[in-house]
Amino acid sequence: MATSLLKVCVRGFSSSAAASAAIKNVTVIGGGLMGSGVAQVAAQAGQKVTLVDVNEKVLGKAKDSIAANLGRVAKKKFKDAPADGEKFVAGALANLSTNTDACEAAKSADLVLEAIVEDLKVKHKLFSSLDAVAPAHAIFASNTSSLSIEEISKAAPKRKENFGGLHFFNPVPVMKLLEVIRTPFTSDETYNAMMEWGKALGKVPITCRDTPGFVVNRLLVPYLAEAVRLVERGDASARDVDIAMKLGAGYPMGPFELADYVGLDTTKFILDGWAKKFPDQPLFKPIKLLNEKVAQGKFGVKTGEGFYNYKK
Ligand SMILES: CCCCCCCC(=O)CC(=O)SCCNC(=O)CCNC(=O)[C@H](O)C(C)(C)COP(=O)(O)OP(=O)(O)OC[C@H]1O[C@@H](n2cnc3c(N)ncnc32)[C@H](O)[C@@H]1OP(=O)(O)O
Ligand SMILES: NC(=O)C1=CN([C@@H]2O[C@H](COP(=O)(O)OP(=O)(O)OC[C@H]3O[C@@H](n4cnc5c(N)ncnc54)[C@H](O)[C@@H]3O)[C@@H](O)[C@H]2O)C=CC1
Repeated sequence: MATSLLKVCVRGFSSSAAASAAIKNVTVIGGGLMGSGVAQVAAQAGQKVTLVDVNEKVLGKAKDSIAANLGRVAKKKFKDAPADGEKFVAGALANLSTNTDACEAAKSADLVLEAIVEDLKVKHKLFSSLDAVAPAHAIFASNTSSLSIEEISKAAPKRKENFGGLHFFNPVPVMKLLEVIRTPFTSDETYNAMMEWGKALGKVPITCRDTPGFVVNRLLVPYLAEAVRLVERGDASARDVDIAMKLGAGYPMGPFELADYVGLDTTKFILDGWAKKFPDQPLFKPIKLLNEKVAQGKFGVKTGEGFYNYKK
């Protein structure tokens, strides 16, 4: 799958020049749940965005969902001026283009944000090919949920200083938080540019060291894992756990609804990675019920079934 993207990229650069302070051209790689959301908020903030995916069908789906979500935003933002709302949607869509060739798209980027599958090897392949072709000033960032930014950045040795983490939350158009992660090598200029970019998109950026799960997922993933174990033990049903956490703890979604929403495949990738890295941590041990769902292709909302059934 990744091979088409890794067509040999020609055109190199010689030094790791300083990161640009003003980010105007953004290449978002991965047109799934997260990449399409980030592309939307960047385009609606007036940036030129190229959304990349290896799969043409995914890009078509992403364009449709972005157009629908922009319509939702416009309806609220321009309640009393529908013509302005239409202009807003048209303007944002005009800022957006798509491509299946990441190298081509990265050539004019100030920022390349990666939101592909949560797999270090796949991310490495991508970044090593992009390192050779993106402009010297371009910042590279990963939206990883659980991997080390420094580990990912090793595939792009030419821009150690221009590499950081930009971790968005799902659904991107709604969730206000942006976790901004710097490695020991990320320059102040890159860090400041990432913080400013987040604010320009209407997000509230916070900073965290490059530690597993940063802030939110370090707390959320063990919570989810414990919820699944609770159901596996037969202590309560998934539905009752969800009701309990919504009505008893004030969460907008219960852990099973949330796991289906973010994707059981992504959740498994995270837990497997941490189980390997921290073999003595019981919280990250494999969970049979989750693994079974993933083995059956039940990834949650995106496949129509996970812990719940979404097929009409
Ligand atoms: C599990 C552990 C494993 C972690 C794995 C990795 C994950 C990560 O790395 C990091 C993550 O993202 S963790 C997940 C974070 N997200 C959450 O916790 C979402 C929780 N759910 C919610 O906030 C609401 O149910 C939600 C906002 C989703 C929906 O709210 P409601 O149920 O009230 O439904 P609506 O009334 O339809 O929506 C509320 C307002 O939001 C607007 N909206 C919803 N979806 C949208 C979308 N996709 N695009 C644009 N707008 C959207 C909707 O229009 C509505 O707006 P108002 O009319 O103004 O209220
Ligand atoms: N699902 C969630 O709620 C959140 C996920 N994340 C992180 O964001 C990243 C993406 O997650 P999702 O959007 O949920 O995944 P997804 O499965 O919805 O989308 C990933 C997309 O990447 C594409 N892709 C895979 N390899 C590629 C390559 N080499 N080049 C170009 N495109 C490629 C796939 O075709 C797919 O469309 C992961 O690192 C995940 O951990 C971060 C925050 C929340």
